[in-house]
Amino acid sequence: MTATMPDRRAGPFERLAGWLKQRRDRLVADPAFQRFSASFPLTRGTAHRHASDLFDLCAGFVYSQVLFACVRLDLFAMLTRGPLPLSDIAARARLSPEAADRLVRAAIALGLLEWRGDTVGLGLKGAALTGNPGALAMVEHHAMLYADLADPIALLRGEAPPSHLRRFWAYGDGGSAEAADSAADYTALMARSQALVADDILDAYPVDKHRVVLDVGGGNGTFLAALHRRAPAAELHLFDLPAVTAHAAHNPALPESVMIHGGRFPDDPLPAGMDLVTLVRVVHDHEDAVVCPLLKRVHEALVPGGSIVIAEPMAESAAVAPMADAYFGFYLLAMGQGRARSPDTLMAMLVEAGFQAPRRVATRRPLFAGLVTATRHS
Ligand SMILES: C[S@@+](CC[C@H](N)C(=O)[O-])C[C@H]1O[C@@H](n2cnc3c(N)ncnc32)[C@H](O)[C@@H]1O
Repeated sequence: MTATMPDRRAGPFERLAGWLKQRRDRLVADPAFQRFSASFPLTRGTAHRHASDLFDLCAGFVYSQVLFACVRLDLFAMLTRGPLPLSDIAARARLSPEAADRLVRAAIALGLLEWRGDTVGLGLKGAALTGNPGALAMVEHHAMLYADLADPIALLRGEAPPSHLRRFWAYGDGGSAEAADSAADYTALMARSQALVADDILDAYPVDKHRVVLDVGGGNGTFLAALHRRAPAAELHLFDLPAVTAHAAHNPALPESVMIHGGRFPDDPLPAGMDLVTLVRVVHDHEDAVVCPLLKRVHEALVPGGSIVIAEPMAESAAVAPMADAYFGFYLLAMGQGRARSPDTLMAMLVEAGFQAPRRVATRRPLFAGLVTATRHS
């Protein structure tokens, strides 16, 4: 089930489309055509949009660093109560007036801040971020990812030194000296960013019909706590690595009755007798060699008629492709394992593991989590 390049002969229509695309590519690369299309009234709009998209691709790293600087200097929190003069922002951020002016202008250009007369306030994007501590935590976390991506070729060739993300995820390998710290940091980050996904998943897949629920890779139990609010009578189980379950045991948002199981999938069996097993942002972190036996473990843990829910960003829809294929593709490369899969691939894996009636369920923001479910034969 690993990703391979298709090895088949193209039909006549595909050959024609391929030939046309070759012609198109040559035309688009021609500087004379570029000049013409940028001034001809019927093509001008499209040409400018493409040029601007291309510039955004070149400048993306700079934009990310502007955002990172705003978050690290607490600019959004600073402006939550109202706009401030530039001089106040400079003093509070401990920047020279010139540096504050440069940062603020960059953030305004990116829609993060805006001028309010001669003061500076939150822009639409900045305002949205202030209500989203998970997204702010992810922005800070990305400092590691950017450092790891400094030489993407070495990373692709497997020649890069051990990555920051790999060390952050050190507890996944078990036993290292860094393991306890990395488990605490990683689990806290996941808990904060869980706010981005829990309600979307629970609105898409009603859980109130389920009575015994297991969340595999459940971290500190933030998702289970949200599920408990929707299905207060359900018996709850959480399974994660022992370094992580320690954090779930102290999560005040979880009911005391929650049963916590420390173990490592796919080697360790999951607790049995479940009528729902959820895997939230778990499967994409692992290779098929882990996921296939894990799904079999989930199948064993379910009672007949029980359901599995896989929720995570999924590959292959055009709207989500930049997130799944570009962002997660490289994030997981830096982390050292895993890949975003399409709903079709996940459903095929579920069938292979013995599940029936696999189906996709639409979620509010597939960018953060798509959803696939299936049942054990009743
Ligand atoms: C990306 S986090 C997601 C956590 C949580 N489900 C959420 O969405 O916030 C992946 C979780 O899977 C757990 N995990 C990874 N590999 C595991 C393994 N082999 N056995 C058990 N848990 C594992 C990690 O400890 C972590 O809590």
